[in-house]
Amino acid sequence: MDTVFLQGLELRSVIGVHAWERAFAQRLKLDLRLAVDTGAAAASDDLADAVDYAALAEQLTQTAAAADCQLIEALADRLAATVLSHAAIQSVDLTLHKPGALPAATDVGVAITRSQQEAP
Ligand SMILES: Nc1nc2c(c(=O)[nH]1)N=C([C@H](O)[C@@H](O)CO)CN2
Repeated sequence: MDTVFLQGLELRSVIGVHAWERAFAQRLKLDLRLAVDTGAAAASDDLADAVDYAALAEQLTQTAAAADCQLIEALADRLAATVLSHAAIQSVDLTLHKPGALPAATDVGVAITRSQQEAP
């Protein structure tokens, strides 16, 4: 099994547990490692045989923009579900960063792993 990765995708979403966080979209960063078989794409050199990471990035941007979660854990899970809607992706390691959430910290976030076997 091979890995397609996407690093530092900027997303915007209404997210946070405090009332003041509900009034505007915050900037988040997303890192993905996708477990896929790249053999067919390598052989055909045809995007139709690949997981199109550009199209996936747009879907994830829309998922985040439409969400209004309180916790980063909840948004991370929704984003993973969007990734796993692509049957060719066997599993995903997903890290969601919420920069600036804690002024005393350089970064905060959550890292999750989800696979097709778990997907409902
Ligand atoms: N485990 C979590 N802890 C906290 C979260 C979160 O999403 N998951 N969020 C907050 C606040 O929204 C913070 O990011 C902004 O003040 C605090 N703790």
